[in-house]
Amino acid sequence: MDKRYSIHPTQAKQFSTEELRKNFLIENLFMPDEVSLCYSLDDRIIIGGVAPVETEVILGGSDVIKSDYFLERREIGIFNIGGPGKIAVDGKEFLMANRDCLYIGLGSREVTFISESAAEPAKFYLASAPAHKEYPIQHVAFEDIPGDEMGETEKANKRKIRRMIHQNGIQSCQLCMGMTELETGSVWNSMPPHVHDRRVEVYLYFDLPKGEILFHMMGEPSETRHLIMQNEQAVLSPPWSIHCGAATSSYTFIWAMAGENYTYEDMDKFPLTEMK
Ligand SMILES: O=C(O)C(=O)C[C@H](O)C(=O)CO
Ligand SMILES: [Zn+2]
Repeated sequence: MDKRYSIHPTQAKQFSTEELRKNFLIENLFMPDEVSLCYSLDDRIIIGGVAPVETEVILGGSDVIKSDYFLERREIGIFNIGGPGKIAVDGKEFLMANRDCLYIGLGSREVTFISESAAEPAKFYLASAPAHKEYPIQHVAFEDIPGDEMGETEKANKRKIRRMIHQNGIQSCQLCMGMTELETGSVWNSMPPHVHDRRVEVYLYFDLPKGEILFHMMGEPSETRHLIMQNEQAVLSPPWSIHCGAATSSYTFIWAMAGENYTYEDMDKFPLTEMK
């Protein structure tokens, strides 16, 4: 399991491009028949990718978190961004179509990821946070969440935000997760930019066509930096950092948060003209 330490904003300002990427960018999440995990010490969120192709893949415990099984002290939210698949939780199977979401609470012991076909494998993206009580396992199909329209075509930021694991949706201890889909022709996400000192956030960008790139903005609003990202990469946003971006094409992203509160609307927004 890859590990990322918490970074002070003053330190981040001194980082070279390479250091910024090493500390905040998460690459190579979907390796065939493997579990790839990244443990951030910001709110102890774990981000991962599981890509079963030829075999079933089990999410096990780890010495890094000193747990015999992964959900011993944790909860997890999972999205499938690939072909049709299944997740078996202690023997009970959940069908996972493209973009479906599954929440698994504290205490489940065996979590197995399966693709329906090696020709069109599933790709499971996950976020996990420490949990203090068990909430029921819940599956939600993508089409059952109508989503909220945001932004404007004229500003190239028209998008639909779907909240899956949140205060008024699937219940959890602290995980909050959903998906934002940019309309064709729109390229800017999370406008105006915001921070939330109370929660870490992670974005997984996907459905970015081959050859296109995304400029992810980060840092304190008074001194921003950018990371150039490719399809199916994730980026950690420490609580002090803005997180927004523009790509050379439209795309979709999954956002995952954990921390002090659970309120999606709790964002400190910055007027664009005050950013540097
Ligand atoms: O496009 C957006 O706006 C978002 O998706 C915002 C994220 O959901 C977010 O940053 C929540 O704090
Ligand atoms: Zn945010």
